[in-house]
Amino acid sequence: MRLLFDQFMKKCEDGSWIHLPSYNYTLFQRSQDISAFIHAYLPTASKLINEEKLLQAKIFTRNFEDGLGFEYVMFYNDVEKRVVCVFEGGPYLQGMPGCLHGGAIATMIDATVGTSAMIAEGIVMTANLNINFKRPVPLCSVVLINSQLDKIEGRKLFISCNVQSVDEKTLYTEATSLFIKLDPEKQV
Ligand SMILES: CCCCC/C=C\C/C=C\C/C=C\C/C=C\CCCC(=O)SCCNC(=O)CCNC(=O)[C@H](O)C(C)(C)COP(=O)(O)OP(=O)(O)OC[C@H]1O[C@@H](n2cnc3c(N)ncnc32)[C@H](O)[C@@H]1OP(=O)(O)O
Repeated sequence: MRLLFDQFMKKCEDGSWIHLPSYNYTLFQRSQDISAFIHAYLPTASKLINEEKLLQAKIFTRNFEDGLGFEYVMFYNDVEKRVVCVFEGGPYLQGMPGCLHGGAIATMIDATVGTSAMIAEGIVMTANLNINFKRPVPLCSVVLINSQLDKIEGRKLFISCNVQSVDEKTLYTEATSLFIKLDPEKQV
């Protein structure tokens, strides 16, 4: 993980790659911003959200103690419209014995392609995520999640993604996704 981090940080030196900040809570640091966002973009959902509990909201992937859950760092290349995530799934993410849970893989794919969509178009949500699990991901191994923004049609963003071993010799997972840029005029 450290070796790959250093390799990507070196790539950032000429500005071709950017080390993306890690969000531990939400895109918005202040609770009143979260509430304003929900009332503006998700008025239907906002009626069912317990604002009290909202104060405890954290990004799902940042809820485990170090090393036990989702350990990851993301880098972005604007020319290639790519987000690469270096990810190690810790022992609390086990599915089948010794393997990473499919839901944990899906989560990190969603986070990686979601970040790519957000960088491109700001406030988006996942409309569709199609995942083909080709090989089991060994628990506690480091993998590379490569996402590619393929096209934007109006509010629709089409982003593909794969999950590979660090030596890029094993293709673990392939995915396609559709993100929609939220329209505050529409009641979702
Ligand atoms: C400001 C950011 C700056 C940069 C930030 C950088 C880094 C950020 C870092 C950290 C941030 C943290 C996390 C980011 C990572 C991950 C993000 C997670 C994202 C999620 O995990 S989010 C949860 C799961 N997600 C949902 O909970 C959505 C539920 N859903 C809905 O809320 C609605 O469904 C919605 C809003 C999606 C669309 O609703 P809508 O009313 O706006 O749009 P509408 O339905 O009209 O569809 C418009 C056109 O898309 C087509 N279309 C729609 N759905 C389709 C489908 N499934 N298949 C094929 N086509 C589809 C239609 O057919 C039409 O196509 P056409 O225009 O051609 O007719």
